[in-house]
Amino acid sequence: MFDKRAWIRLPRNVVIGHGVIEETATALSDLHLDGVPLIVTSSTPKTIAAERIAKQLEYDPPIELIDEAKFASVERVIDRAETESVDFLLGVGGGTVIDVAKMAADDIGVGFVSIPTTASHDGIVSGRGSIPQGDTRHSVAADPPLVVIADTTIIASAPWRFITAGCADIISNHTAVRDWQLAHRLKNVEYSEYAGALSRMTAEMLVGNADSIKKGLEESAWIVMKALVSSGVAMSIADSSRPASGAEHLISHQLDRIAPETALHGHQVGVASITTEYLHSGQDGEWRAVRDALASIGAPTTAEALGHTTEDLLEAMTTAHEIRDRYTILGNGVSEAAAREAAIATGVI
Ligand SMILES: NC(=O)C1=CN([C@@H]2O[C@H](COP(=O)(O)OP(=O)(O)OC[C@H]3O[C@@H](n4cnc5c(N)ncnc54)[C@H](OP(=O)(O)O)[C@@H]3O)[C@@H](O)[C@H]2O)C=CC1
Ligand SMILES: O=C(CO)COP(=O)(O)O
Ligand SMILES: [Zn+2]
Repeated sequence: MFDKRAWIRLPRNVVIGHGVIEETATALSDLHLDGVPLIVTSSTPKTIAAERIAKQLEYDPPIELIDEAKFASVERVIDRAETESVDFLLGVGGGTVIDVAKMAADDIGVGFVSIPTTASHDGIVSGRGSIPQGDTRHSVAADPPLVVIADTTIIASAPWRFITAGCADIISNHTAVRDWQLAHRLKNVEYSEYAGALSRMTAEMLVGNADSIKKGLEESAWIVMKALVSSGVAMSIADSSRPASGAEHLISHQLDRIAPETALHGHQVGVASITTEYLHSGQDGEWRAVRDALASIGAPTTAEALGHTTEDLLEAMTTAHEIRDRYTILGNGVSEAAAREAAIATGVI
């Protein structure tokens, strides 16, 4: 009997471009998002974007500042939204702000609008939230944004490292898909050809456009933002973060626990991806292509450039498999000797 089914949740409108933040009110009314929103943001995006958005709205919206990706932050946003009886939520900022606002909106059952102020991660469009808790890291399903408004003027003016982090998050899709295929073969994990192909194509197109990704060039923000949207769509098609998150993400999540706030998410997954590609395909495999792609856009390719010690990286590599029930090339754990060999052979340490 044929009993397959899929429920793909995607944003209704994606608005990307020069100065589009000034069209926020129009984008909201286009989707009949009326009433009072709660703006969830952090300190820098509040000044550069949230206050400009508030001025366009009919009512003076409440603003909630958050600084950490924690379930407690999600609870705080839910409480504020309920106290203020708001009608929908706007997440204005980096990945943490967007994840927290997305999860809170899903919990309350109101619409969510994603307004990224950096191009540093592919959670901008995805139907997932990523939150650490104790020794684990949850990838939580949450309704994706109804609208995404990405102003390339703001994104291009942010520190350059955010753009290279977004590129590295996309380049790491290469190993994420490899891990997903491995899990499909060895553990019968469901694999989507469409989501896998879209995710890989997104990474390849970004690398193909590396020459146009240059500091000070607004077009860089345009190229990277389109790739982040495409990667988020792949996650929505898969109804999982699998197309964009494999062993390299597990290692990055462990680094966040071992040495918090040392490096950006995208940079960590990029460096980890060099080592996991080596674990997949060995000395003659494609790890050089991953490293060179990262280097071509100016993303870090070594633990030192991330600010992590050799010990921390090796600890993350050898314990990353414990963080989540997600089968990858790390299997039930790589030995310290194997992790060291992969990191030395690839020049990561
Ligand atoms: N749900 C998903 O599918 C995905 C989720 N993620 C998650 O996203 C998070 C990483 O996001 P990331 O954006 O890298 O980092 P964060 O959101 O943790 O940090 C972003 C920082 O950027 C600053 N900032 C934001 N906009 C600007 C700007 N325009 N100019 C200057 N500074 C700015 C903020 O500063 P300030 O504090 O001053 O406001 C903030 O501290 C991780 O938790 C990761 O797991 C990543 C990928 C996918
Ligand atoms: O960062 C992500 C995709 O780039 C989301 O992945 P996680 O599910 O591992 O949090
Ligand atoms: Zn990521």
